[in-house]
Amino acid sequence: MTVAVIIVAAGRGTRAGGAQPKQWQMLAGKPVLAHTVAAFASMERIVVVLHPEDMARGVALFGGTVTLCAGGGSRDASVRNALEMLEGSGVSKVLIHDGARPFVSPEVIDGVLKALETAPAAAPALPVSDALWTGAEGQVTGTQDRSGLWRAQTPQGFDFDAILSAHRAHPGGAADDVEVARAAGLSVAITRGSEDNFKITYPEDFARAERQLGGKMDIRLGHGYDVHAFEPGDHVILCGVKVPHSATLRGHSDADVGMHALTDAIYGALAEGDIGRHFPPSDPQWKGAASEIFLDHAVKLAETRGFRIGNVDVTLICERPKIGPHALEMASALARIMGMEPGRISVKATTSERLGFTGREEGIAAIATATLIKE
Ligand SMILES: Nc1ccn([C@@H]2O[C@H](COP(=O)(O)OP(=O)(O)OP(=O)(O)O)[C@@H](O)[C@H]2O)c(=O)n1
Ligand SMILES: C[C@](O)(CO)[C@H](O)COP(=O)(O)O
Repeated sequence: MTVAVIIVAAGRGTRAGGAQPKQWQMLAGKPVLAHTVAAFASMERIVVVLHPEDMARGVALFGGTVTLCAGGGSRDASVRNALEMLEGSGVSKVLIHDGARPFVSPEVIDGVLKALETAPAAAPALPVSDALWTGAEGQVTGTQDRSGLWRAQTPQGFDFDAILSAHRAHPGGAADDVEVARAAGLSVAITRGSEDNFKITYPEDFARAERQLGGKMDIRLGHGYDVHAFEPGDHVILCGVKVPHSATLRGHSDADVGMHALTDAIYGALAEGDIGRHFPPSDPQWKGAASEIFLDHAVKLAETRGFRIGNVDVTLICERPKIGPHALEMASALARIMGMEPGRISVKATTSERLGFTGREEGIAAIATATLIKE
């Protein structure tokens, strides 16, 4: 039999959040989707369904190793586009898999393929093992019999002609291809699923995915550097604290140079670029923004990737204002924003001995380091 696999990855990953759709977010140094496609490397014919805006990215990532197909506005529309593309190409069986399930194992894939030798359709699943309740307004309102209930996974496998006809006849809105197949009267065999074959759906699923891939301790060091120039004014904001001064710092946001350096240190440790990548200065919504927003985003991104922040160290470089009297308050402000113990946060300062632009009091510079730890 000639088998093709369709990997659907045209969704926008709204529940997972992040700067880009979940299938393009990085997992152990490469996009989620690259892991998923690699799991099917032994298969002759791989079709990857992408959002029309992502096609160039798909070409850059996969070159000619897979066939790319533009997706539709729903999962079933994306599957249908790929089935139509494959029609007439001699494919007799097809596996349909979520791009957001990067941990599918050879055992799960082989289980479906084996079942397809005798069944028109087969899909992996796991029996529901927790008790099931109904609930409303935070209260349990009843219990539900769980016997005979299964948690559906992918890849779901089908006779090609049967699933193409089933999709053509379906009105749309199906959760998966088993639902489409059953609506057309196909019987579907259940094969063995795997707990590891989970679908990345919510932000916390990235930490689980990293844990599943890694297993080893990962310690990262990042550093950040930032400069803001003075302009007329009466205060500066440094590490979240308003300090009276004879000038203010110029910037698109509140120009908190210390917090910017620290935020960049965290992004750096994650290999996630810098503040400008996540909060473009060309975007008017960040004009005058409190830099707390940037730091909070970097901290949450680290958490999402399974890291905790071990310690941070910020050095402000200026002749004036004097930082010493405010350093503890600054460390406390950072501790609050980052949800860390104050003892893991250092804020200190130095002058540049009246040398250079900081010595001439034209602006303030800051450097910061951060350690990130994943156990
Ligand atoms: N129009 C769509 C919608 C979904 N998918 C794909 O179907 C799989 C399972 O869908 P889901 O987890 O719901 O992904 P998203 O639709 O991206 O997520 P969300 O619902 O959170 O936006 C994903 O690999 C997704 O990319 C697709 O190819 N085309
Ligand atoms: C196809 C699927 O992953 C099987 O479990 C699931 O139906 C997708 O559902 P979602 O509502 O789009 O997350």
